[in-house]
Amino acid sequence: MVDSGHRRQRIINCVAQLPYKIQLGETNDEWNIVPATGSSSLYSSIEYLNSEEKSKDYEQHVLGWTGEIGRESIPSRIFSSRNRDMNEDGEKGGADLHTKEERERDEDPLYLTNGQIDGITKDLRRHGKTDDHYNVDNVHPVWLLRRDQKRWRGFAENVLWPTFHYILKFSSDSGEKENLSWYDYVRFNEAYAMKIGEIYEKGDIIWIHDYYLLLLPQLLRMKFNDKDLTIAYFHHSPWPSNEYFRVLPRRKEILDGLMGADRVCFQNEGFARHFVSSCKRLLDSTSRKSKNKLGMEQYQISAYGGDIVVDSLPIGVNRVKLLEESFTKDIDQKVLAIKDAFQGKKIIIGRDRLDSVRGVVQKLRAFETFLSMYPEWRDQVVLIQVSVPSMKGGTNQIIRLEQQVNELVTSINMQYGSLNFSPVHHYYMRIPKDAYLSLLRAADLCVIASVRDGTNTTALEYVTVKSHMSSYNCYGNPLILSEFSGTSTSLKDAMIINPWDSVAVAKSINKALTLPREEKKALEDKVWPEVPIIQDWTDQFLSTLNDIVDEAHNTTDRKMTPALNRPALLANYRQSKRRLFLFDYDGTLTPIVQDPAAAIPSARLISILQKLASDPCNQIWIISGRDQKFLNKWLGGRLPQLGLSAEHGCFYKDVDDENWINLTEKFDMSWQEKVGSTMEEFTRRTPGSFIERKKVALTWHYRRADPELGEFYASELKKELDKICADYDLDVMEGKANIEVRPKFVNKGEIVKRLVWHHHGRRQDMLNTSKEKLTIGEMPDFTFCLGDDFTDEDMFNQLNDIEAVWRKQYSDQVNQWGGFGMYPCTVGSASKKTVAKAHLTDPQQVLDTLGLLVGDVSLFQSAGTVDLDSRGHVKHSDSSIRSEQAGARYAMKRQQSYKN
Ligand SMILES: O=P(O)(O)OC[C@H]1O[C@H](O[C@H]2O[C@H](CO)[C@@H](O)[C@H](O)[C@H]2O)[C@H](O)[C@@H](O)[C@@H]1O
Ligand SMILES: [Mg+2]
Repeated sequence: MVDSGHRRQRIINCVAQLPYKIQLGETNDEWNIVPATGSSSLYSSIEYLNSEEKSKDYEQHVLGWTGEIGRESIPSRIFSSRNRDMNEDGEKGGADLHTKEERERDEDPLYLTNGQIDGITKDLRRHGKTDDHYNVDNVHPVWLLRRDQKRWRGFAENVLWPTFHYILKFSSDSGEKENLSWYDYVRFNEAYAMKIGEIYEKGDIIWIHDYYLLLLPQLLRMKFNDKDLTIAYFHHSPWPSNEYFRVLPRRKEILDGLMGADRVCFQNEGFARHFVSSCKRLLDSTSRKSKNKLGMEQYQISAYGGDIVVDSLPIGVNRVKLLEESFTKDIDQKVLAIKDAFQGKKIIIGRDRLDSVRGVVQKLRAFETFLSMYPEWRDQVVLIQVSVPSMKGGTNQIIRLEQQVNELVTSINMQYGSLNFSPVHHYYMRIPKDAYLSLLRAADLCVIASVRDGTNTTALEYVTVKSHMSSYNCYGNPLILSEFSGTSTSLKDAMIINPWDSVAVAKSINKALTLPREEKKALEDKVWPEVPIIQDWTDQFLSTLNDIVDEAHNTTDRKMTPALNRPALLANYRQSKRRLFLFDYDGTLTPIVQDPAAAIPSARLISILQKLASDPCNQIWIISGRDQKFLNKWLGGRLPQLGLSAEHGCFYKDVDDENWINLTEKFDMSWQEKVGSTMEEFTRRTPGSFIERKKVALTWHYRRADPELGEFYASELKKELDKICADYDLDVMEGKANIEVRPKFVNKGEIVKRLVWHHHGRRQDMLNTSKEKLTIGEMPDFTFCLGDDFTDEDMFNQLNDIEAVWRKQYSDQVNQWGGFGMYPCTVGSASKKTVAKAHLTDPQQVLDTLGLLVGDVSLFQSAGTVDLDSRGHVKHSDSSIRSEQAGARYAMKRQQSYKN
């Protein structure tokens, strides 16, 4: 199967749930594995990558949650391996369970031993090769064995899914439940990151699917310091307009999570556009539109100083397999039986999940209107509607919907039916695949009236089946498709309707049923080639991903800075005794704003700094480009425990001291006049720009000017200033929408050098340039340095240099994390140019991270790559150990009761 000498590209395909369901026996030593339902397109793509043809080039690993694990003794309609159902699109592992079964499963503590887990894993891999399963090798299950297994779906299904489908939900309990489900969501993503860590090899492509895993890209960047790591995310659901997306309480964390990807891809261009506008509004990113090598539109968005590609590629169906399965002798019989049952009548079909967005109510209303507007059709047409029970069954909303559907069906049948005939045949159940395929074939018309969906697989499958010549006059029968279905952008030549306009839908039904044969054929000829094919989708996705990565490799010397590993930081922090914090201010502790005077510290920042400073082991320094006045007013005046350095290292004020020391006292300041007048000249030319005059440094700001004009004059001014400054020993620095001038011999790096090479906790005397005699045990054992700008690179450089020296001098004294507790960390994206060793995306993440150190924020509030055990507890934590002990006791009891 594999070419010798040819290295296959490894792909780790991450799905929310493996294509299997696990049923445990009475003791946990037996189990049964059956195929999962739903996500048929995605699983077909995975199966394709596993095919002999593709596995010449790719080595695929499929990684996913096991889904809820049931028990065989619990009778269940859906757990029959022989009746492999074909679910409607998008349903994730649809758990159509009775309340009692659900209760029993929720209460099951699912204690599995390592041996049992290994056994099931082996069987999962073996099952991928049997006939009635998707053919997948290399399966890597993510185990999350806890009571109430539905918890792992909570946030994705109850918070994200409604928002992605334009449903506004208000939390019933001041958001507490939502917070808990968010922690589970973070853990779910963490569990994937950990599992990937076990199998990852350098150069792997990681392909992540759908909204259960929105945090995973960023977590992986945090975990792997690998510039060759490629991360692609495909979003299978709709992405709503920013007006809807921004109601999500965790909107920023979600976008941050996706910013770890190289590419984010959607089902259609509209969803991609919505995503880009969410990033613009919430992350302040910019975007550029271009075309990829296949001529398809894509966006390049820059957020936090790094780039990702956003594009769209509608998913498809496995045409060959579908036609093979649909045109068998057995199905011929079934089609005949349906035709016989409704002799002389036109058959309209529909198959939708019964939830609020699939439009079953809208369809029934339109059908009622149709029968009322066109009396000639009464008794001549039947609607066979299969409504698949939703996973959200039992909620008030679904119960109301069920009632509404029942009432409509009864009302239509009462008005237009007779003793012998009901115009609506409603089946509220999951039907087997052969029954579904027979319906597709027998239908004269299919109506899809969803009010919102990503891709509608039924629509694609219907058109595919109708494209096939066969008996029973079913070739090319039309499809009525809602304009609110994501699929309407692919199947442009279907009969597109607005499901809310029942009169118009009724007219379309009439038109569809009376279309002459030639017109039907003409329609079919147009719409059939519009159905995307899963093999092409998979190939195109991977080839365009390659182009994106190649371009990134060629155009820049691509270096991805890993996201800061917060759990490791926290552990190191807790173990250290002499901690030094070196913080830049603007863009690091506080977000960049239009007016420098408005960038004042938030109450949260002050409170966190206060808590940090109250620990006697901690020394905190703010090392900023700001002047003394500003720093005194907003920081020093409130927190005298802070050490301050102003104007990029020109001045400093020690911890618990009021006096500022001027390190530039002896420096000739005559340059200020020349530099000032040049800046004034440019201020006149650039409306909106202004000069910030500090004691030593001068800053020309252009953030409020027209962006293009500002950038143009900034580069002109830089050239002018470079000439002037050649006569003095000055630095001309390009900052964030500013140009700054200050003496060269002072910089933030010099301050950092003095602070680290110093007896921790003693008074500073930076005017004294002689080197202190120190041992490593007197200097900081934890140094956390944060900055967002070019000038902060001086600090990171110094720390890197010091660390290199220490590695030589004190090679035997590295800590358990393999270093000296130095954390130079930039604030910006992973692809930003920096010498820092890690990154945090923005000031909010900075505060979350500092909050973590002072105990204000839990690790699961903002994910951080934590190692979890198979039950979702933090590895080696008290709860993990307790749970292990309880598991052993439980296994013993269960075995004993089984023997008795
Ligand atoms: O070293 P820092 O603490 O990061 O200070 C750098 C400069 O920050 C300020 O300007 C920048 O932030 C402003 C407020 O967000 C923004 O309006 C401006 O465009 C940025 O350039 C400050 O005004 C400068 O003096 C600092 O040197
Ligand atoms: Mg800054």
